[in-house]
Amino acid sequence: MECVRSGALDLGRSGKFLGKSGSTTSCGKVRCSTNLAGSTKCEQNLHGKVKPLLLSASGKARGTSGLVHRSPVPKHQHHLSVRSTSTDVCTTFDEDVKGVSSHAVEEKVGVLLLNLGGPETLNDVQPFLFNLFADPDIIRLPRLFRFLQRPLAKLISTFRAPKSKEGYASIGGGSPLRKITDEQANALKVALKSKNLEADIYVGMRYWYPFTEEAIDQIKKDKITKLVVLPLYPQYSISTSGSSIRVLQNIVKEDPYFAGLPISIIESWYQREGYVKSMADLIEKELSVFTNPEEVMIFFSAHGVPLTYVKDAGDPYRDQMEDCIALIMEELKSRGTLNDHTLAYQSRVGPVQWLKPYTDEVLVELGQKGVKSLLAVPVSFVSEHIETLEEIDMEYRELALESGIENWGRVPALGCTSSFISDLADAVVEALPSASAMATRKVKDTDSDMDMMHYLTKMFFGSVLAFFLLLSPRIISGRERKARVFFTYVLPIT
Ligand SMILES: C=CC1=C(C)c2cc3[nH]c(cc4nc(cc5[nH]c(cc1n2)c(C)c5CCC(=O)O)C(CCC(=O)O)=C4C)c(C)c3C=C
Ligand SMILES: [Fe+2]
Repeated sequence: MECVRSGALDLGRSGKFLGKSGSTTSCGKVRCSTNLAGSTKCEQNLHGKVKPLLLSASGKARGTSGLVHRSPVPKHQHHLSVRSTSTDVCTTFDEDVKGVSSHAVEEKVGVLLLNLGGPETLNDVQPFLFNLFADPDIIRLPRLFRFLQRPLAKLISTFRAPKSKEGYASIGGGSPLRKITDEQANALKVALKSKNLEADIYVGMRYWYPFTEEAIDQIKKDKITKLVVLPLYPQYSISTSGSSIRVLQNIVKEDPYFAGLPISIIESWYQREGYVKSMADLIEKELSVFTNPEEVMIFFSAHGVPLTYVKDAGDPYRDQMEDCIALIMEELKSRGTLNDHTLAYQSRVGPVQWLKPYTDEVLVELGQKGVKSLLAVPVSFVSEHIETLEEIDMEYRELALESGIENWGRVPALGCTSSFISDLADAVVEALPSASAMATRKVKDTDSDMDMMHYLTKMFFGSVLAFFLLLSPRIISGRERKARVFFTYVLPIT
């Protein structure tokens, strides 16, 4: 795969903390085009049932029983609805399409792989954390407090950095994510070629190098005419795929080239047969290592999100996760593997409620109940990273053994498993025909989707809080004010 130096990129407007200066590498290429715009209509296929979702520009999702999904496409509206038997991709974009006309030029297909990114050295940890916490899809402040996003990110990243550094130090001093994602990009390019699709693959990370903005810049320089966007998260969450897609939407809004470029976004792909079978293969293989495989508890551990994402913002993540586990277990059952299984959520940050049950608590309970053999299966991410290598392999393993579990195993992340990469390539090929220009549209703010009472309540309490914290110097001294901000926002996250 070609890797392109892209040091000239202006990331200043994105407000990211670059941490280090100089050029970086972004990789990949293909040919295609589409339009990415303000809102996304999406259907979620749960156990064969189609559950409609409406995703706003911010990635917010709501159940939409009244939503007509395949209504006729109005003038100036491009309804992207790529559905294979196993992939949900439905994206609607409005407004005039300016600029690019793909049939006038030779088609050049691009595939943009979106991922989170991770610090490559211990010095990168704090600026990486700053970028993460500065993301309004990670720390969701009420509109009134958005001006605090960056100061809070600075504060939280500074407090969190020592703990994170310890974790990264224990896995060799940095995240393996970039290397693995580049390998996946290479493997995908080869797999696509074997399916007769010449494509350039680009890697765009949300919080570290190569940033999504760099990949986007390269796509434009390479004059890609059709683009497939593939987040490397099997399940959709506002905090992961949603956040990265929002970055794209913001770019598309401002850039006529991208506004006219046909784009197809594969929002989630956990339900693809190839993915489900690849996961089942890995599980079967690791089960066979145990002396009595049939007695092993299959323990799916997914990265958590704060409960409010699912309850208030309509994040489909938990539903998709549960559906994903059911599909993998069905596949195993069809092969005669009838083990017990359970799902829990890991990696919570701070004392706010996250999706339950929590991995650490369930491990202790299982030990107390007399479970002796356990196979941990990381399920929300397809690369090894700090939460598999440190949290599962070290912390949870130790906790499980202390709790009475005697035989421990862990399924590796999919990485470059050939059946999995081949399935991703199929997903790209299937998505291509639906790529369409994603013209600009007024992007709805997250808050505008909120019902009026919720919004007014937030405004009221936000104003009261703002008064006490910021506008009342005589009531609260400067030091106390800082302390209150700290206890309200920072402590829960560190
Ligand atoms: C599906 C995967 C992930 C979800 C959902 C997710 C949500 C989420 N994460 C944080 C906070 C942190 N995440 C960190 C690193 C990190 N997170 C994921 C995946 C998901 N996060 C990955 C792949 C990584 C990178 C790992 C690497 O190897 O570099 C970190 C930094 C590490 C640490 O200090 O623990 C933080 C912090 C929140 C708050 C959140 C949902 C709102
Ligand atoms: Fe995370």
